[in-house]
Amino acid sequence: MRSGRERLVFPLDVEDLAEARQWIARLRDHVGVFKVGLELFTAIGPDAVRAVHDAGAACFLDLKLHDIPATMAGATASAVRLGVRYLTVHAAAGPAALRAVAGAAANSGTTLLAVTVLTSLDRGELDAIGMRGEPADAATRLAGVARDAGVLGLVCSPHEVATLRGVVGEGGVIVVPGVRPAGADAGDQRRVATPTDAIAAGADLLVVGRPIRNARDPESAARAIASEIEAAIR
Ligand SMILES: O=C(O)c1cc(=O)[nH]c(=O)n1[C@@H]1O[C@H](COP(=O)(O)O)[C@@H](O)[C@H]1O
Repeated sequence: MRSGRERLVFPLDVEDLAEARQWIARLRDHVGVFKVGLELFTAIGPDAVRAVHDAGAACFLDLKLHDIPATMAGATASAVRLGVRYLTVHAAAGPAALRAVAGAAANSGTTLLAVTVLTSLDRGELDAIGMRGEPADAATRLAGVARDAGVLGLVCSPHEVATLRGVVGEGGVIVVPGVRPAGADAGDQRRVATPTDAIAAGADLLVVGRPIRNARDPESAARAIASEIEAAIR
């Protein structure tokens, strides 16, 4: 069973390599996986992934691919060559694109994670883009599309974890952002829960950024969240 530290993902949502390296050095005792997302990858590219690997940590490349099948397959193959542990794609890219990425990552060390419904979207935002109904219904539909295409990793909010576990089963990996320790500012996140509740609902990995990055003592904040996860597993 994975420890609290191994289940905690810290997003390196910063703009340069020096700052990314500082965060990795500060937090690596409390965080098992570092996430390289759009901000850092757009600024410095694969050097960000190498910085994580140089520290002996696992890299989660969060590019949220959403394109035609051939382009998504090519980008996935490039990510596999970088040796990343996780790569995000949008489930809404559709069955053909998901089958293409599943093929491109087959027999590699890279686990694909299909993003279902972003944690920043509430019912009103979904209505505005023509997705009527509850976020959980859309997330369940998209998770089924991903599973049927051979992608068994998912990203969802804490509110849908228990339902989506039923879609991918115990063999699936469910990654949950939108996690806020009790009393923390939600910021632009809309569907949130505490680390304890997210783990109790069945999440495998939790992504926690600003509650750590903006804390007066980030190391203590990360340690406390890893401990909360550990306690919730038990
Ligand atoms: O794919 C993601 O990681 C992701 C999906 C999602 O639905 N919501 C979401 O917040 N994320 C990412 O998770 C991180 C959350 O950061 P904080 O809100 O600062 O904890 C950011 O890096 C987001 O890009």
